[in-house]
Amino acid sequence: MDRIITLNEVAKHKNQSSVWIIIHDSVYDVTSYLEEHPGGSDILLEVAGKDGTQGFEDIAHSDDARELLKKYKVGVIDPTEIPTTEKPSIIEWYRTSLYISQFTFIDKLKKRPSCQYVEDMDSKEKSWRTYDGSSRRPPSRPCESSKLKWAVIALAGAVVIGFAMHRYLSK
Ligand code: HEM
Repeated sequence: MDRIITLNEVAKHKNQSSVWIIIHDSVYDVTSYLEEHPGGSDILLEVAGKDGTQGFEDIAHSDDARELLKKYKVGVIDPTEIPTTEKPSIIEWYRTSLYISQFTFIDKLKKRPSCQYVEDMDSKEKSWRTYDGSSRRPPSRPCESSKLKWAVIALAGAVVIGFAMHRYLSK
């Protein structure tokens, strides 16, 4: 059975003499792997004693790297300490994005600074907790994409007008 490890205990292993890293709720002792890591030891030391999942996933480690991980596993994070709010799935993320983009239109009507609604929204809906207790927000693409939305609407309008004029002139 997996050994249950608290966040406090992980936090103690944060320097070269002992490096533990959390990846997807499991704890890895990578002290002996520091010098072998193809990405260098510094990057591992940066997340020593903490959650390194984001960094690990950001570079899309190979299946071999994931297999190698197993060798260094020392336990799992105490389930009572795992953040309860999960990172939104891509579908939830888009649903939230669509929801937000409706409000950029309302912002314009109300002459509020664009994306104000994003700030107003309940943070629970668009953020998720991380191990360090901070919360992260989905990128603010919905707001930036509102320009794209207007460009698409303008283009569609131009096509409709062009089509109508073409029909009218060819009568
Ligand atoms: C803790 C266990 C880890 C293991 C066993 C591991 C293993 C590996 C392996 C085998 C590679 C070679 C490329 C591949 O096969 O994917 C690699 C590259 C790399 N890793 Fe890790 N890694 C670990 C954690 C991390 C973490 C936590 C980070 C970032 C915070 C990281 C950042 C990188 C980077 C930047 C590269 C270089 C990618 C490149 O040059 O293209 N690794 N790692």
